[in-house]
Amino acid sequence: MSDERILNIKDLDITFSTTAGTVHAIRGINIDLYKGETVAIVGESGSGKSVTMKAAMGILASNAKVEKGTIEFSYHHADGTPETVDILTKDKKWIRRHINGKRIAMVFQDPMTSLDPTMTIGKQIMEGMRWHFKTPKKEAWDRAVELLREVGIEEPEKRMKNYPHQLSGGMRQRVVIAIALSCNPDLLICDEPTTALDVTIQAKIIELIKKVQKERGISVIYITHDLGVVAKVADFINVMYAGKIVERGTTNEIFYDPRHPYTWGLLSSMPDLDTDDERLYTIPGSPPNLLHEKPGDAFAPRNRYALEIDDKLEPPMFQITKDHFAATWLLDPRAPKVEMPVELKNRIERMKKEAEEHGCKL
Ligand SMILES: Nc1ncnc2c1ncn2[C@@H]1O[C@H](COP(=O)(O)OP(=O)(O)OP(=O)(O)O)[C@@H](O)[C@H]1O
Repeated sequence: MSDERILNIKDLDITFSTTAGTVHAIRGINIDLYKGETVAIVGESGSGKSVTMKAAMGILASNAKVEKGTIEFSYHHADGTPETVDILTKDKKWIRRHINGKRIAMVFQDPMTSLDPTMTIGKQIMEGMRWHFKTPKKEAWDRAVELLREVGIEEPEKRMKNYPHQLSGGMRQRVVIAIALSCNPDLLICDEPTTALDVTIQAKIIELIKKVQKERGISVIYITHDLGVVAKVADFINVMYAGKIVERGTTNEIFYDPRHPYTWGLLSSMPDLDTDDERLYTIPGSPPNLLHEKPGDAFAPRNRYALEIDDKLEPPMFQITKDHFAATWLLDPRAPKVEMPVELKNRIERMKKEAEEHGCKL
């Protein structure tokens, strides 16, 4: 992988002021992303995945306050000069002109909400090129047709004149990807890009993102609650819980050697061929209310392996390998030795065996 860092989120802390009080949504996040890399942010609903990415795109809600931290984004000007900016110091107008849609593009969960139902597909793909680069109409049209072809849409010339409702869900998501790619971004942020689609289409969209990423050498961030979605595409996984990254590592480390009980829960609740949906594990309880901060580890009340100290003190990030870290007191040398649940251990053994048989990493 390249040594050119394009995104560096450091010590990010965000609160929201609400009528009920202050919601401490993001609590000290650190994320690095290098050119060409794919990083996933995984966690349950409310863990802070979207807020983190919205901060990176300068589109936080107006009641948000960045308490601490920097989000450095590095890119090159058209003449090749390198530039690094802290997104958090720029205003919305500047970000819209220089970053959003141009250097960082986003693919959202539901294509129906990100597409304009009253505008043809063609016009929507051309819009960014026209606005950011003043591309002449004919040239933008030709590039839009090319983009539709690149994302696997047949008869692209004809489709240019279609409206979103004339396409299937999978096709619409391909169009959204074409729009995202239209200004040649350096970074693509995919927020649950396949949740609204059925399983076979999901796999195709993920394959498509992987293909364009490889061809164009761009970096991708996936935000998802489903570890399964990113197993085959992510280089690194960040597991988030209650506004913090509680485990991070290479995809192999997270899948084959998970250390945080929350990651154990996420992996156990992933459907696979040997479990039927009705018997699928779910993590007991629900995420904490971020309005009321409690001392200790936020996951403790749901953690059957919680230690006494978990109620008092937040665990630090313990380092396991060069890339692998987890914030659980179970990794403290003084902690009793606790193994992951035996069902999960068996499952990991099965995954490893299957991967070996297919000669792939997962
Ligand atoms: N504008 C806002 N005002 C108050 N609280 C907010 C606001 N936006 C987000 N939050 C809170 O911040 C926390 C993190 O939300 P976020 O949307 O990032 O979670 P998520 O992990 O992306 O969840 P999902 O998978 O449901 O999108 C949640 O507790 C949410 O309620």
